[in-house]
Amino acid sequence: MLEKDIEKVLVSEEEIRIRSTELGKVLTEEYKDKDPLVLGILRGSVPFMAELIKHIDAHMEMDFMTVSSYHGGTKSSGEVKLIMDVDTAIRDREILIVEDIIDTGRTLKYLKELLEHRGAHVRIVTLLDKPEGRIVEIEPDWTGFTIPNEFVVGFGLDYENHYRNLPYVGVLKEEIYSN
Ligand SMILES: O=P(O)(O)OC[C@H]1O[C@H](OP(=O)(O)OP(=O)(O)O)[C@H](O)[C@@H]1O
Ligand SMILES: Nc1nc2[nH]cnc2c(=O)[nH]1
Repeated sequence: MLEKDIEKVLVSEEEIRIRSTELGKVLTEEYKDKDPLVLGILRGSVPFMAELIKHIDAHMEMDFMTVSSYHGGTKSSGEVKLIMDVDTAIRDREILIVEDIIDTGRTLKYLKELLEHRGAHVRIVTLLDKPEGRIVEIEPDWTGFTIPNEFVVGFGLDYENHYRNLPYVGVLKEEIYSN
């Protein structure tokens, strides 16, 4: 039913599963003695977070923050809004931010600066990186897949708050935007 709206699959369910397992192994090594706070950025990071943490074999805590700048559409508003703050003490804490995508970079730059200002040590893992979309300077520490400059949906990523439940990452048909 959702599939008929998809022009092409960019990253399949299996590719995501395999890559998340690989990243989980790397992150296990990196964080095994650090008891990190693994911080998912709502709402888009939920499926990736769920997949990734199964493969991190180390003590960790988990928390979430909600920020928004796309307001459901395909263009960044340019302003990142903090909607729900983290609930855990973060001074001197190792934080691993888990994101679904870095595009303009505004969301992650905002978050990294905010958390570092509060005294945390912050690193970033993202499922997708779209380097051609970058407007501000920020790079992830670990990336699942580098993708071309197209608006994507699925595996957490939305168009008008829908399509997040697609099990893969794909490009929507043009007619969906123009309706
Ligand atoms: O690099 P940027 O251009 O800032 O884009 C990346 C952000 O855009 C999306 O969030 P959105 O504001 O759509 O909120 P959502 O997670 O609720 O979909 C995505 O989840 C990232 O957080
Ligand atoms: N759904 C979706 N959200 C984004 N936020 C930044 N880039 C994208 C994108 O390509 N798709």
